[in-house]
Amino acid sequence: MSLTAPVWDEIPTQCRQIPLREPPSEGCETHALSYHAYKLRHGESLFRGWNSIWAFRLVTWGTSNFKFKTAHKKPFQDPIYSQFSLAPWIVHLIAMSKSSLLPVSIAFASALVLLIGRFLRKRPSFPLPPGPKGFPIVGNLRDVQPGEHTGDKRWERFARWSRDYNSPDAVSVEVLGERIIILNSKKAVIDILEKRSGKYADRPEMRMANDLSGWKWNFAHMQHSDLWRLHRKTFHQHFQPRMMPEYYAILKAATQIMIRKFATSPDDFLDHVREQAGSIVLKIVYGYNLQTANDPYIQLANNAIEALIETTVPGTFLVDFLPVLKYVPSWFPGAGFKRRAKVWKKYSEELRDLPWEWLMKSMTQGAVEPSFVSKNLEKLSSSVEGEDRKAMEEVIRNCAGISYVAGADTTVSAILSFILHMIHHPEIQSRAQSEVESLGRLPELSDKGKLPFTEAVIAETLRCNPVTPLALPHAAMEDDVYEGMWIPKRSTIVANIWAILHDEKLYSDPMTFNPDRFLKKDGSEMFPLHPETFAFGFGRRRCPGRYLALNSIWIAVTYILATFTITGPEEEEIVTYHDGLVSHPYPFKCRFIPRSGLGLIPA
Ligand code: HEM
Repeated sequence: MSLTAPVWDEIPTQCRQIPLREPPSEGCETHALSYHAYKLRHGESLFRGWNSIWAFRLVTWGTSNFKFKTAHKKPFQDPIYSQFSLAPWIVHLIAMSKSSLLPVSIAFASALVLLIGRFLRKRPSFPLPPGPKGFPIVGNLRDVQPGEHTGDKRWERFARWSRDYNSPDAVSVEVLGERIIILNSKKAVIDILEKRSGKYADRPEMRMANDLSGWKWNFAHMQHSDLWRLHRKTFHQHFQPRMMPEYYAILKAATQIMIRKFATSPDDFLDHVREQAGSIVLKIVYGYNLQTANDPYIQLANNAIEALIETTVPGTFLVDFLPVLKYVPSWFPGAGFKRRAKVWKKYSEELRDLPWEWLMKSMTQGAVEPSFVSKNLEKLSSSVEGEDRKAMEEVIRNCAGISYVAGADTTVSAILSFILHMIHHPEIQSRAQSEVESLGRLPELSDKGKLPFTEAVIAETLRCNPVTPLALPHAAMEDDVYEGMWIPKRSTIVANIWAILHDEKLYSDPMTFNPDRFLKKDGSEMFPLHPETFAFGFGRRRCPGRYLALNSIWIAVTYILATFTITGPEEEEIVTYHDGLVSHPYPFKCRFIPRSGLGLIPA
């Protein structure tokens, strides 16, 4: 078919009625299609005129096909209708082959085909978990947007749906044909993610995080596979409970530095908490000692973490539901996500590569302290060579990079929440201070278990403000049925940790900060479940860094209590929390008034 401009006047009158609503009538196809192709090639917008009409026709054709198939149990074979529905669309694409809109056009066409496919999927007779009704095509896109846009946090909204739809265990929504199932009860997470963990150990594809923002190497995002298992095993060997005593000295040293900095520059306390968490992991993983006040490696984690927080909770980025959007050029209006992803990708690569390169260089100079990386490299005996060695080195490098970023922000959030609760509950602070003081010296990690009230304060902090309120999403590896509700294969499964830790059947008066709930008052009373049971996720993907995290938090909390009284600023501040993977409080002010110091702060 020629794509030169047909002269309008030369097109027979009956063919000028370009088939905006009907297929071209007999004899007019060439005129109609070539004229339209010509117009497109000369820059007519994809979303205007013909294209959108043919896009619409494509959808209606898909729907008719589906209806026909359902009614007659055989494929829809109206040659004229299907031929004329698809042919012009293909011509459009060819016509645009020299146009810069081609990728957009392909993305749009594939999106439509994908959507139709998703809507035509067969459904078994079980109902899906209930949930809010969505809009056509986009479904519940708006319902899963972060709270910053809608005024409430996602975990609170999701918990409310369980009440609204009278389904305490699970609710669900659909976004652009993708199913998200939210588990809101202890029963559901245990039954599904723990007892059936083999079926739910996968992750959703996380296109924004992995494909665009460069986090593919992060094993927390990997699909359930041998490669993931190898990463997890390598990681676990160095972060299991029996390894913890080896790190006690590192934890203590980093926390002492933080305490001294609280005394000398209290206004920068947020930075000091970040430095404590970052320096612990850098030392354990790479044997690296912080060099300067604003160490560049701490900055690496700060840069990289934003991407992880923003991209891993389902609902934040459309591309997670419509993968073809990956191909939209970054200059295209509305493609801001591509521009952000480009910056995040650079940060993710720097985080993984720069400390590693520093260590490799130091090793050649023979000046390294033992660390996760150096010990693992030593273990790779000289018999592992060539490609195998390269692959194993990559696993070690990935595990090191992820422990650094996973460990940095999470413990920071818990320590900051503790500080906030102490500001608001001075009587609880003073009870915990007396308990710590009763040791008569600075606490040691071997004192764990000897400070029941202080440990109850930590537990209540993790309960009231779970660090990762929606955990990391899992994915269903096969179709399943739970309590008469259908869970389709590849659904994203979100465990609402916040909802469980605020369930009044488990924790009475759940919105009140009350550490006493974790203290046994008499022999008959049962403890409520420790928040640790839920706060670190579930099943085969449960957080493997939790022992280190709990030790870091314990030492930071007990040292702070031993050394300072924390108070708020004179004018009361309302502090809000971020709605992302890690929910940390937004910056706030506080004052550290030195107490006995137990030798930590120089007189
Ligand atoms: C208070 C601190 C922390 C909290 C609340 C926390 C929470 C979580 C949660 C909820 C998950 C997802 C579990 C699931 O999918 O069900 C997770 C995964 C993970 N965490 Fe943590 N974490 C913390 C600290 C740490 C630390 C210090 C490290 C490393 C040193 C770490 C390393 C990891 C890794 C590697 C994964 C991925 C596991 C996998 O997918 O197999 N975390 N964490």
